[in-house]
Amino acid sequence: MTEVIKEFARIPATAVSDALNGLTNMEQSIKPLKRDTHTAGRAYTVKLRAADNKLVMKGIKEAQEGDILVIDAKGYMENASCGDFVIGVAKTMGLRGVVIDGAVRDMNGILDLDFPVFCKGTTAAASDKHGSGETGIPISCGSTVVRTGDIIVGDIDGVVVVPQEKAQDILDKSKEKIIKDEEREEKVLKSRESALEYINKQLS
Ligand SMILES: O=C([O-])CC(=O)C(=O)O
Repeated sequence: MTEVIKEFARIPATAVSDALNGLTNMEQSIKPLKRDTHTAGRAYTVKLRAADNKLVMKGIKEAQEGDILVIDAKGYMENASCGDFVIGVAKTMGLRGVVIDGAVRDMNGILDLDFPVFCKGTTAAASDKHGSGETGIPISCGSTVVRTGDIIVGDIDGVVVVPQEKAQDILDKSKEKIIKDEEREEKVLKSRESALEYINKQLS
């Protein structure tokens, strides 16, 4: 894991989103299965045809350790792109998360794995294993472009994509945003008077 990715793993998705002016958030319906999830990693992409998830295994194989697998399942919700076995394979191979524009199944088994999974929901039905799709190519996930090598930051608030060529710049801006927010809290939230002063200033 690069230093930049290590640092992103400590930064809230909201601060990263603010640094990107909210332009590269995935749709809010892509959410972590566990509330305390927070992950960051290099994206490795997979594009599936609806109800066919064979290529997920190819993506897991091709991804590097520490990558986050990002799956474009076109928002298809009737058949799962991953269940607890596939997610278990991703975890065993050393990935740092799976993001799916679609559904998972075996919810309890996935929760037991304690591994970062972001998706739109759950279904009971598995997918076929024909093998349509591609890996490592630019995809759309949650209405946002993701290229292999972009940085994914995800937590309870959702998933943000950091274009790879802007990584350092966005990291610096995210940190500045966190400091600004902390300074504002310290200044405004200390008393009723300071909160009122802030409100009045905003309203003037
Ligand atoms: O095998 C699949 O395609 C989905 C599944 O049930 C699992 O991963 O456990």
